[in-house]
Amino acid sequence: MSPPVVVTVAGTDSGGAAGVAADLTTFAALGVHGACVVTAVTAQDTTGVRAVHPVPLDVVAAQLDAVLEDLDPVAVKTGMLGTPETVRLVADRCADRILVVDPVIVATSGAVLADDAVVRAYRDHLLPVATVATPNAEEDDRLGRDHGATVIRTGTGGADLLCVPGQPPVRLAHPRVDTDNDHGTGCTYAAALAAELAHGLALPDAARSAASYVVGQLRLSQRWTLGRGRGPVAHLHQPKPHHEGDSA
Ligand SMILES: Nc1ncnc2c1ncn2[C@@H]1O[C@H](COP(=O)(O)OP(=O)(O)OP(=O)(O)O)[C@@H](O)[C@H]1O
Ligand SMILES: Cc1ncc(COP(=O)(O)O)c(N)n1
Repeated sequence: MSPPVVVTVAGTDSGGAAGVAADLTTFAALGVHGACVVTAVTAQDTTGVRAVHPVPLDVVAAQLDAVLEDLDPVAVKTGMLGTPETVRLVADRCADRILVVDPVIVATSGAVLADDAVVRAYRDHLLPVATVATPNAEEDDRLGRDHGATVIRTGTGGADLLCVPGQPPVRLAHPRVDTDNDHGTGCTYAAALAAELAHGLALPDAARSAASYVVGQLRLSQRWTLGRGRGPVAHLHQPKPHHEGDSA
């Protein structure tokens, strides 16, 4: 039987921690076929973002149309969108699918990846058609709640908060991993959530499973020493036996 298809609409991270790299590896690990629409190229490593090059809108639209028309993905996950026009494009094309919006505004390193116009476009166009959005606390506060979307407010203290409009918030607790290697956790979480929703899980179950996936990957990379800054969350799985011992 064919796997469900999930498409990520996101930027690249040359350091391999966040963005498209995180999304595609997470999709593969969780048994969905991943397609990718690249919205921006970033020159980025564990210490920060050196340059951002937005992909022209017509090229983003061409990628998205190709995937939607041919592969008919059941779910769409958005990461860094970069421009208000790209945010509107996704809202116009993807409103009728499972739509997981990770509103990437500020990177773990502190780099600003969305200006005020992008934040407004999220609020006015994309969040109102999202199945669920996954802002961290700072992003949630920037966006407010007038958009009416279901929100999972992610936290790094071992719990996330599921907020369905009109219902009391539900605390989703999970273990906390003590590590500095957390670059890419937001992307990985939202990608895992999209994969589990594509498999048909209900939102609270998909959220628990996504958090458990992130915790497992954080444990794997907990003591890695890659790069000079905030290292990547693991995107590999148990190393194959003949590669064991490659690194300390
Ligand atoms: N140290 C940690 N231990 C356990 N879970 C963590 C840790 N850090 C983050 N998480 C979990 O990872 C998921 C993603 O949250 P995080 O706050 O890192 O994303 P984010 O800041 O929104 O990232 P982005 O900027 O990409 O949106 C959440 O489920 C959160 O609880
Ligand atoms: C291309 C791209 N997309 C998303 C993020 C946010 O991820 P994080 O908050 O882990 O830095 C990033 N740094 N780069």
